[in-house]
Amino acid sequence: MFCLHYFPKLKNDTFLCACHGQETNHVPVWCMRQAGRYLPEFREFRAGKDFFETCRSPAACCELTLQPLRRFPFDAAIIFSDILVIPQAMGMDVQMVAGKGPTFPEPLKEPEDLLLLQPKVDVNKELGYVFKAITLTRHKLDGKVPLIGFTGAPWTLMAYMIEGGGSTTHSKAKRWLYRHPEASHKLLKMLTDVIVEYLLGQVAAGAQALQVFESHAGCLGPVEFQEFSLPYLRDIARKVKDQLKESGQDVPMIVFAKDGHYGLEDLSQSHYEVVGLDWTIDPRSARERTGGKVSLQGNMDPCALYAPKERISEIVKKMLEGFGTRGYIANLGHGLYPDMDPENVGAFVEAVHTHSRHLNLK
Ligand SMILES: Cc1c2[nH]c(c1CCC(=O)O)Cc1[nH]c(c(CCC(=O)O)c1C)Cc1[nH]c(c(CCC(=O)O)c1C)Cc1[nH]c(c(CCC(=O)O)c1C)C2
Repeated sequence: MFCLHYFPKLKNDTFLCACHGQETNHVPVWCMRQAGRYLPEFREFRAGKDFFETCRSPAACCELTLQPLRRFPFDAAIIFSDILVIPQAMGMDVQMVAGKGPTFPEPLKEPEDLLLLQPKVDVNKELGYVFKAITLTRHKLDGKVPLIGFTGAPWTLMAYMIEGGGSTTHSKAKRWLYRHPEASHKLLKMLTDVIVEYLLGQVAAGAQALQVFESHAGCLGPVEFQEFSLPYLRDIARKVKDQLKESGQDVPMIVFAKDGHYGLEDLSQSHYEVVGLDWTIDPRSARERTGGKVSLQGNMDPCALYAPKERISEIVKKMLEGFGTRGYIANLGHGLYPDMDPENVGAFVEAVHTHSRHLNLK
């Protein structure tokens, strides 16, 4: 797949340089869920509109992606969309219920239900609206910062498709792993195939980096992770990279396995340039365990944004000292919450830029 678009020249490449472990003037920073409900302009724009309708409107996705960039000097943008557009593309109904979150009226119950899924998904037909949103946003960004595309990882999507929504135990989905391992692998493989095509489509549309969210790694133990998550995460990176290499493209990939510390060594050898970290890992030990093989992204506790600005600045300084300023992308250890103060998000971004510049001068 060749990129047929002529996009504006990139003016701030610190994020892409850090992905590749190259030196930068300052440490780049962005926040997971930076396009979200903590912004009054986001709430106003989304008011009264169905969530997935919004996802299907390229103009709306573009506007929501750009909103945080107008307020804060983030070093990357992430396209506004959701990981659950993939189950939809495979034929499942998913609704966003106010106060409850994503809901599948008819989740998968038994292995026979796999027959209800589309066996072969035409991503251009089913997810072309995401590609259009990416192309439009890349143009509208005007080269200010790179645009990140993303997907949910197979296990995380499988968990939603079986649970029918969010869950604390994921016991219905884990029941499949223990009771129906073959059917589980079949579903994970189906998801992997769609995800690879989906990510390649995002790159062809203009995405300059890709993040894979394994948000539900934490409910797996090391053994289940090795069998049901890691092989698919590796497959995705290898297949996407092989295809991109053929067309001479180099797009860094980030893997974020939330609460998956037990897999850190393996994740650092899974063909991803960057490993994302939640806040439960100490920066220095993450560096040691990944042995300088990858760049790292994260990992301030999102709740630290409830602290006064001076305290945020101290926490950021410590975090930067722990990770070092090279091969590092500052972020939170998970997404921003709706009740967070945009001013403190601004203080976080500023602290990263200021402290990292000072550390680089030392
Ligand atoms: C802003 C938003 C999104 N999704 C949801 C919301 C809130 C609902 C609203 O605005 O009405 C519902 C929405 N979508 C989802 C949830 C979580 C539900 C649950 O498990 O309880 C909610 C509330 C599912 C989802 N969706 C996503 C993940 C992976 C990241 C993570 O671990 O949080 C997951 C798990 C990815 C996602 N989702 C979104 C982005 C946009 C880009 C950005 O980060 O700014 C991204 C990257 C956008």
